[in-house]
Amino acid sequence: MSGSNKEVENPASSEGEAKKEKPKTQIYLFFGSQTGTSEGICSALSSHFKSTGLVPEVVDLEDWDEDTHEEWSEKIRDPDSLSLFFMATYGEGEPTDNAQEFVKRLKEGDGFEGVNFGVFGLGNTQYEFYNAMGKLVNEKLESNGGVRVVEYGMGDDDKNLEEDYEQWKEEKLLPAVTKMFGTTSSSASSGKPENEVKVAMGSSSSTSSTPNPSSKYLWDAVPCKVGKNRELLQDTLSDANSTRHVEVTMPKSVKYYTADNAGVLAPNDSAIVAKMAAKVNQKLSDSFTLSSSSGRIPFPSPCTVEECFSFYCDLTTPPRRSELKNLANYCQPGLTKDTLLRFATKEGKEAFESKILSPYVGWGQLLTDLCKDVDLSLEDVINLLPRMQPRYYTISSSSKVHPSSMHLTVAVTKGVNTATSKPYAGLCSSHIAESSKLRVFVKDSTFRLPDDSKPIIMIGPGTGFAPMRAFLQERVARKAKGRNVLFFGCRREKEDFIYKDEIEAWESSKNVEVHKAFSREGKEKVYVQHLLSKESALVKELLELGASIYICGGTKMGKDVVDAIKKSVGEDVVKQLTADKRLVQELWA
Ligand SMILES: Cc1cc2nc3c(=O)[nH]c(=O)nc-3n(C[C@H](O)[C@H](O)[C@H](O)COP(=O)(O)O)c2cc1C
Repeated sequence: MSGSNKEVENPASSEGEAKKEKPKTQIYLFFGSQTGTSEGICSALSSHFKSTGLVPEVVDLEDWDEDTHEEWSEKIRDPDSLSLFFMATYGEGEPTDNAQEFVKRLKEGDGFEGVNFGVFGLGNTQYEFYNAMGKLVNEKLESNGGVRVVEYGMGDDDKNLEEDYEQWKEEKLLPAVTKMFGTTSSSASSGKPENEVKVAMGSSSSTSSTPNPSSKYLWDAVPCKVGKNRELLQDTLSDANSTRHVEVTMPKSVKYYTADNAGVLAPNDSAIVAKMAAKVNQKLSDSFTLSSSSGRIPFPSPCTVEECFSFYCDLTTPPRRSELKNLANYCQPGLTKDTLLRFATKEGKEAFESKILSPYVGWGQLLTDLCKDVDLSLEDVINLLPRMQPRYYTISSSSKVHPSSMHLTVAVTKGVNTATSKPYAGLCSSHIAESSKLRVFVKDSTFRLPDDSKPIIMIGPGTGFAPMRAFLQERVARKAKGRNVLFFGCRREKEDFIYKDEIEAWESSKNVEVHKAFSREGKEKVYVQHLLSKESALVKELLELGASIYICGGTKMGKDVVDAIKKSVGEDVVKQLTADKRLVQELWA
């Protein structure tokens, strides 16, 4: 396995000729990313370094595994190179999927002696294990003999991660890079960068390209038909809320485990897709083929311009400031270029927030409205735009009971943009609510049922009930002997008690014991954590019988629930339960 997502190829050691042609990598940019933020940071940073004459290489940590460990270790121990790690944290302080193997090798310890490194952690203070991965990688690289060349930095996605990153970049990273590599020339900064991914119009099928690991899901997502689709809220009028129960029929090739996650790709709005095609002077039906010097391509091809702008490029999310700087490299000198460059500076931050971020101006609108005068080819745009990110939903059905369909429980996001006073709807949740076809793929989850004899305690208020519904279906079908205890919560019994009929049927057939918290029915607000405190003796009793605890819902609820359990059974027990994977959480901020 060649093992790298190269932007610049390394010299082939046996070929003297190649050595002369290919510049040696000076800065490795490794990313551990789940939803693309650290990957986006690396690619913008790579463009920046290139523009100053340095030779960077962006590497997906997916490429660092048992087979490639030695190869990477040798590369990054080159004393003339610097390795930067951009690490996001997930789950209970765990690495992203693509960084699992790398973190395993790092914990084992060998192969990092003398590595010049810097780490930036990406996290969110709403989670208990804030930036655990960034901190771990930073500490382990040092304790394994690495040399910290750039001070550790981290960003908080609950506040302003981009600002944290920009500050770290300006104050810590760039001075350290200048110190290590000397003053770098900025001669290349005014020119258009060389595109890594190449586009050939037509449907040549002779390419031998393989997927970029970080966007492999774009190959995995398959079109599925939607069967039943019904409203779960009894009262949808009060504040225009809606929660849908959607049944997705899968082709035979798609399998899932009970309570896995479904990744859903929602297409961009067709009007903006058409505008983008016109912007790059292509017809929607034109097809093209991708290639790149590394052999890795960012999305399936051959494909049509329509597919590319509908499913593979994110046209909806606003760009980051650092990405605007990159876009400016594609502009001729003039007002647009100056504006983009100004947005990317400290002084232009407020203007960027009021003109781009607050009104939620996505990439599509930016390129077709605000950058009308900027001449961009299809190839330029594919290299500039971030990939479409999937949204994940915990599957709310059992694969034993429903082997050929997966059920989704989806709260439809709606609101009014305070900057523009215009209503908005979440791209993916409204797509799921309204479509007869969805592009879906399956992703492993941390929720796994224990032995049928063991009790389970499920805490799932609101749509957090999704995996619990899957568990209940499965346990009932398996006639599991272990007790099923559910803590469910919502506002009011007659308003948003989702799956009320199913829960009550399981309750009356003695398949589940339910503790319900209706937060807005009494004088005092009652939440699931209050019920858990009240039922402390029951929780202890079930834990003694070997129960597993599952928590799903918002981060605030998760924290309060874990605190309530800590109060009942003590911190050490909770620590042990977590280590044994008998206390598992899937939370969203
Ligand atoms: C399901 C989920 C779990 C998360 N868990 C944590 C966590 O335990 N600790 C933390 O600091 N941040 C956590 N985060 C926040 C992400 O690390 C943060 O948003 C980061 O910017 C994502 O980077 P990426 O887009 O490159 O994956 C979590 C985010 C999600 C969606």
